Amino acid sequence: MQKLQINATTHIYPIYIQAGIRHSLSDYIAKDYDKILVITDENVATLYLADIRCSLHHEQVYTITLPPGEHVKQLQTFYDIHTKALQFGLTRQSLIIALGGGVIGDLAGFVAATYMRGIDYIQMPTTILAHDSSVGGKVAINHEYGKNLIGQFYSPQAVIYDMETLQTLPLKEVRSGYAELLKEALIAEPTLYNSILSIKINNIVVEQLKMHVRNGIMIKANLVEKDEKEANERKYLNFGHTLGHALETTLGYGTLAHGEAVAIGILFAMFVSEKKLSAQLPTKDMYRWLLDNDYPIHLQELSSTSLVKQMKLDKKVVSNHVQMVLLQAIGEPILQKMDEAELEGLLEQFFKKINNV
Ligand SMILES: NC(=O)c1ccc[n+]([C@@H]2O[C@H](COP(=O)([O-])OP(=O)(O)OC[C@H]3O[C@@H](n4cnc5c(N)ncnc54)[C@H](O)[C@@H]3O)[C@@H](O)[C@H]2O)c1
Ligand SMILES: O=C(O)C(=O)C[C@@H](O)[C@H](O)[C@H](O)COP(=O)(O)O
Ligand SMILES: [Zn+2]
Repeated sequence: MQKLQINATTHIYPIYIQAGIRHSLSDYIAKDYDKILVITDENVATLYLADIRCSLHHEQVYTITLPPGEHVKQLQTFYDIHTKALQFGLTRQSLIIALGGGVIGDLAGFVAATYMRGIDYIQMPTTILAHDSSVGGKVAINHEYGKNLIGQFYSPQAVIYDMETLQTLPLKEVRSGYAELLKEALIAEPTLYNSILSIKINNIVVEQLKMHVRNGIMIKANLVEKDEKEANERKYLNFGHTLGHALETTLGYGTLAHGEAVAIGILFAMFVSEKKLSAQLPTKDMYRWLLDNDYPIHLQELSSTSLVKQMKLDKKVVSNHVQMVLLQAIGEPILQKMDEAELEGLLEQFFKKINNV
């Protein structure tokens, strides 16, 4: 069993990482709750909901199972969950368990943050990507104007990560999760970056996966503890997201997996870092690795003007200027205000370059 701890401003919470921990859940729920509501999606429910129900030694367990996919992270579903929670009779002494990937974690966490002005919740991540989303307390739903525009900082009571569940992930989701690991590696840890670049997504050894995920969580935990509300260093965790989020919204939620969009965003941020900061970065190697591992990096033609317009709804925008996270070197991120016309030009050059290499 690995146990990490996050010092949030409201409370300290544990992260338990253990294969098979889903079979002994009750041992890790610290308080006596009157009711428990498990929120999950259909794919995860088919695979793991029975295990969870079995290991929750509690008389009043309710479940809500949603269709899988980014499109459920929206206002109507949020409202419907509140309605069901009221009908189940959840109180301020109740607990929500978010069982699933980042979509379920963000949505169920935001319900917990707002139900009766806030009740306890536990994150039970089941994707690689959710090593990132389950830690740090960012909970949100999307607006048609942009990603995660309605949300809160609201920390869970615990993160319970059963890495055994990662074995059933489809390759697309392994890829998506590894994009966030690459992000963490690039902003903080060259050795993690090199280790990730040495693997093939379709052939990852379990011990390597564990090591990558644990390192990713530690990088995230460190930044979140320093700057929970994202006034300074936490912004570095948004590396690759300026373009990534704009692509997700422009193409329609769910067209690209979050990590797939972030992977393209990372490549763009590296390209801009080279152009603007004259940084010496392994952008070609990254590009090659993404291609070799079947990341969908060649997109239909998109208007740079519309993408920049979309980027202006990014939460890092200051005084109407898009702010990007760039790299001076691996492990040395900085924030950079961008001029709009320059950004458009860079996007055009970038798309030309990746489509012609
Ligand atoms: N809050 C944060 O800090 C934060 C950080 C990163 C990403 N996010 C958000 O997370 C979301 C993406 O999360 P995600 O990539 O986990 O997507 P997801 O929750 O949609 O899960 C991806 C897919 O994998 C399936 N799945 C989940 N666990 C499985 C398992 N063990 N075996 C088989 N299939 C499984 C799901 O049903 C779904 O189809 C985005 O909305 C993104 O904005 C939030
Ligand atoms: O935890 C953070 O901070 C992050 O930026 C992590 C990102 O991977 C994640 O996608 C996050 O939800 C993006 O945040 P947003 O504030 O730009 O919506
Ligand atoms: Zn992300």
